[in-house]
Amino acid sequence: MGTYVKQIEGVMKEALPSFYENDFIKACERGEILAEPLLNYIYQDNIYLDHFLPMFTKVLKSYKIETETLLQFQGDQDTEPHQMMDILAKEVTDINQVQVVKDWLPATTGYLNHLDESDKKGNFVSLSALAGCPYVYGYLAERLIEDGKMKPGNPFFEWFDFYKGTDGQVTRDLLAALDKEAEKVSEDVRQQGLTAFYQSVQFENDFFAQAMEVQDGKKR
Ligand SMILES: Cc1ncc(C[n+]2csc(CCO)c2C)c(N)n1
Repeated sequence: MGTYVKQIEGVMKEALPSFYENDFIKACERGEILAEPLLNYIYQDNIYLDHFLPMFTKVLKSYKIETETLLQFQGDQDTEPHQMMDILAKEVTDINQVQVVKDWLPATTGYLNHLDESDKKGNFVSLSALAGCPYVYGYLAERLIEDGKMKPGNPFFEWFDFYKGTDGQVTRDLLAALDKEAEKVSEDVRQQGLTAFYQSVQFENDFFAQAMEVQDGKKR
């Protein structure tokens, strides 16, 4: 692992406590199934993935990273984990009673704007920003499970276990590409990449949190 990826890991390590304090993650840890936040999360995530996946594919292609896993993700759009949450939500509520917000919520808009802006700064900054998505989910799921905060028997265990396992090779390939490219770009661009990754990590946290904050279209 090179310097750049070590820095990326450092950014995520530092952000981990704020994920542990996130109300959405805390509810998952308690095994508390909150239908409305879950359904809001799924809705926003479909919006997010519609934009994320084509960008991710484009940048990975530019670095000649292509794997089976990625192609599968493009096809599925996280259908499996979304279905897991959908089933949980339906277990606790009559889904017709839940008002899902159909607007773009602030973290969705903010995150996607950030990815667009990063793309304008070139492939290295773009890949750094996009890396936040698989990296945060993989890292967070692994930490929650390893730290014993997410155990088998918890209704969300399968969801976190899915993300712990998926995408390993794509993430490894993209981290390797980032390390290699980091050697070729200027210090300034490297710094921009790291900042873009940092911002993606913050948006990932906000993205979970926003699902808890809406009720009937209003802030709680
Ligand atoms: C906001 C948000 N962030 C990350 C993911 C997780 N995720 C989305 S696509 C993908 C695979 C990329 O190869 C992964 C791990 C999500 N669903 N929603």
